[in-house]
Formats: sequence, C-alpha cells, structure tokens
Amino acid sequence: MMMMLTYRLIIAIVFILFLYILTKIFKYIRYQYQMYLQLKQIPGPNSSIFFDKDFHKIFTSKHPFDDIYHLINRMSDEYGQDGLFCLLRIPLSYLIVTDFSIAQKLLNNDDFLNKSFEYRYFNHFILDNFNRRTLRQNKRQLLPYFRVQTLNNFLENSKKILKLLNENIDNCIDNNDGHYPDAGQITDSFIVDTIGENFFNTEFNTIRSGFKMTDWLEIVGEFIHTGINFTFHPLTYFQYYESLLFYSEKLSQLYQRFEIGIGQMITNRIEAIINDNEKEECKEQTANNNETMLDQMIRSRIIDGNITQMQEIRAQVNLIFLAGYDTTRTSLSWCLYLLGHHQSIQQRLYDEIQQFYDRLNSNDEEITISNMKQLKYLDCCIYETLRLYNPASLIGRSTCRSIQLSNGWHIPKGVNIIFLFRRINRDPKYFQQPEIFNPERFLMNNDDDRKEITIDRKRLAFFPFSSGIRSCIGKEYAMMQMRLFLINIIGRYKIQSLDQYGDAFQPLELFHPGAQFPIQFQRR
Ligand code: HEM
Repeated sequence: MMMMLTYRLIIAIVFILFLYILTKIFKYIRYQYQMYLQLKQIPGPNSSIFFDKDFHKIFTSKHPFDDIYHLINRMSDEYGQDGLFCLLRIPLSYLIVTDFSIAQKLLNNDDFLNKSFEYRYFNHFILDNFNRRTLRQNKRQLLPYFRVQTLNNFLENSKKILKLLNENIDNCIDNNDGHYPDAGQITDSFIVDTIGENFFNTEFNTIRSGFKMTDWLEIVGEFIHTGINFTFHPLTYFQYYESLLFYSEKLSQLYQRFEIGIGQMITNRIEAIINDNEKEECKEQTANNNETMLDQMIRSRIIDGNITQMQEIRAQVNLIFLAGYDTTRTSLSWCLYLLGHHQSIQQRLYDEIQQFYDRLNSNDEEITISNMKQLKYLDCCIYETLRLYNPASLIGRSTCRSIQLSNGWHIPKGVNIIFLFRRINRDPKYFQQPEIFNPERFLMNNDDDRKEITIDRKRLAFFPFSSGIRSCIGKEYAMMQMRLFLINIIGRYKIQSLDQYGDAFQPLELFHPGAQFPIQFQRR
C-alpha cells in the first residue's frame, strides 16, 4: 500500500514538473511570437536568418560570431535600405539598425540603457545585472578615474613605458636578422603594461621581457574571443544545451585561469596597502588622487584591517580588461597596418608630428593631454581607422519600454536591437568611397591654405565609441593612449606593412592571440 502511494506521488510530481516545463516553454514561445508579430508591423522588409542558405554552417563553425556577423551584414545589403529591418533568428526576433541617424536617435534615448541578451555571459563577469541602479553605481565609481587630473598621471606613466618600448624596437632594428616585432605584439605589450601601471599599480613587464606576456594575460584575449563566439552560438539560446558545448567548457577553463591571475594581482595590492597602512607615517593617509583605480578601491574598502566587497573590486578590474584592452590594441594595430600601407598618408602625419615637436622645442614645452589635441591630422588617422575597423563591429541593446519613432514606427518593449556599426561606418550616404582609407575626409573644406586644419565634427557620422548613456567611458583615455603611441612611433620610425589583410581579417580574428601583423621598422 505504502509502495503504491509512493509511486503515485512520484508520478504526480513528475507530471506536475512536466506540466510546469511545458507551460514555461509555451509562454516563452508565445512571448517571442507576439514580439515577432509586433515587429512585423514595422514597415520595411522582414528577413529570417533561419531560412538563409548558410545558416546551418553556423552550428558546426569554429567562429560562429564571425559567420553570423557576415550573414547579418550580407542581409543588411539586401534589406537595410530603410535603415532598419526586422530579423527573425529563432527563437528571438531582432531589429537591425543600419543607418547613422536612426542609430543616433535610439542610442541617445535613455530607454536604451539595457544591453541585449548577447551580453549575458559577460554580465556575470562584470556584475552588470541589467539593473539601472547597479549600473549607475558602477559607472559613478569608475568615472572619476577618467577625469583630466588622473589622465595627467596616466600620461606620465605611459611616457615611461614608451621609452622602454623604443629601446626594445631599437634593439630589434640593430640586431636585424630580417625579423621585426609584430605590430600586434607591440601594441599588445604597450596597452597591457600601461593598463597595469595606470589602473592597477602593477608592473606586467611585457615590454621588458621582450614583448612576452605572462600566461594569464594572454588568456584575456582568448577569453574575450571565446566568450563572443559562445554568445552568438545558435544553441546557446537554449540554456540547457550550453553545458554540452565545447565553448562552455573552454570558457569556464579560461575564466578560471584569468580569475586566478586577477585574484593574485588584487591580493598583492591588498597586502601592500595593508602593510602601508600599518606603518606609522601612513596612518593618516586617506584616498589619494594620485593613486590608481585599484588602490583607491581597495583603500576605501578596508575596514579594521580586512577587505570588504571583494566581488565588486574584481568586477571593476574585469571590466577594465574586458573593455579597455582588446579595443585599444586592435585599433592601434589596424592603424599601424593602414599607415604602413599608405606611405603618403604616413608622410603627411610624420610632417605634422615634426612641426608639433618643433613647436614644443621652441616653447620649451612637454607633450601634454591638451597640446596633443593640436594634431588634427593624427586624430583624422585615428578616426578613419576606427571607422573602417572599429573593434566594436556591432553592439546590442534591448528596449526598457515601448518606443515611438518620429516616423511613426513603434518598437515594443523588450526588443533586442543590433546596431550594425560596421555597416553604419561605411555608409556611402555619409562617406564617399567608404572602403578607402582616407583620413582627410574628416577635414573641414578649407579654401584658404594658410588656415589651420580643423576637423568637421558633422563628418564624424559614425560611432567610434558608441553614443548615449552606455557609451564608452574610457574614450578620453583611449584617445590619449592612441595619440601618444602614434606620435612616438610615427615620429621615430618609418613603418612598412609586410602583409595585406584588409577585410579578410575581420571581425574577430584580430582578437585571437595568434593574429599577426608583420611590420618593418626603420629609424627616421
Ligand atoms: C579604441 C578604443 C576603444 C573603443 C573603440 C571603445 C569602444 C566602446 C564601445 C563601442 C562601447 C559600447 C559597447 C556596448 O554598448 O556594447 C564601449 C563601452 C565601454 N568602454 Fe570602451 N572603447 C575603447 C577603449 C576603452 C578603454 C581604454 C576603456 C577603459 C580603460 C574603456 C571602457 C569602457 C567601459 C567601462 C564601457 C562600458 C560602458 C557601459 O557599459 O556603460 N573603453 N567602448
């Protein structure tokens, strides 16, 4: 009798569970279908990635992000004429934005605060849990580290690191046996070492050790690469499949190794600060503006000799690596690559840098954050690189509430929107011969040759650092790093790119640690 009852109970529980799962699946499909119906009402073409002839390839691809990205780009050629089209990518529906002015309106709208579904793995890593309050707190914490005063400290550190870099490149030239350091290695080491000193008061010493990174730092690039591919894998929509995927296993292994490295670095800083605090002369010391981000965070969280909120500190460190490392180094690599293939543009930039140095010497001045901005042609070269090869080739948002566009189109709440920066940045409506590297396109039309050259802001009709409330907070820092690096390299060396990649090398391959950009350096 008891046995019978137990069996019945088990069967009842299994049945209820089954019903529960079924209802969940049904609700999910109904929600997505209703969303699709609403999106379908938006005038303009509707496409479906599911029926595309190349869709099946993505399941077995080693680079699903690259494949989906190329597929969406191809679709946008077909459907993107209105600047916006609906894409059914079972089980989700998307709006794909391909026009600059529509993207600008949407991104600058406060309701575009939320990142889309695709960011979910990284959100865990940086504690960005889609919550307005947490997000604002996170940003408020980080913003002071990007103000002018801090940037001035950054500049001094970065100059010191550049000196080392020059010595290393000079050594390579002097011992020339036909091998030069790869552009990727140079930009990698420069960015990693400056991030270490500027944000974490930690010497990573990659330049000093002949451009070799420690194990866990190399993993940062691979982690980002794997994470992005995983994020875009079609099967990862169904969460239970995730653990079966190769990427999931790989991602968690990389994550653990990365976490160990980060954890060790933070522990070292905590120990150093606690030791400092114990010393008599440091007892009165409060958070100091010259301290790095990590040290300030640690100091403000030490209570009675113990550290609190460790998870938050880790998340902010992760965010700086995730957002600040690959972006700047790939942009700089592309810039060297492009300048190395366009000698006349490189010469014009060199002339501008020489005039700049002459001015500094005659006024007995040093390079500063503000005087670097006088080099307008340099900025044009950076913008043009970011336009052609923006490391953020697309970004995703989801709407916090329904939105009515000025042309009457209605976008419902909860829609995933992909902003296809790569296409927006190369729109022939805004850029003549968009595929060509032409920094001069941003200059003001100026008939009078004697006038100083100026950048026409209206011509910057693209999003190097995104736009609106969730745009890049490291923009000024990144610009400072890139200006300083290029003034130094182009001012000292004539460079020649030895390989031709162009669009074949897009979009994620550069993020891959194995990517190579051979460049020949010659002293000026
Ligand atoms: C050339 C260099 C860089 C480019 C092109 C770039 C571009 C971008 C873009 C497009 C976004 C928006 C991403 C999205 O919405 O999905 C972003 C966000 C962000 N960037 Fe950058 N970035 C660069 C360098 C940096 C650096 C050096 C740092 C910090 C050291 C940084 C910190 C951030 C942070 C914290 C966010 C997230 C903001 C948020 O979620 O609200 N970035 N960046």
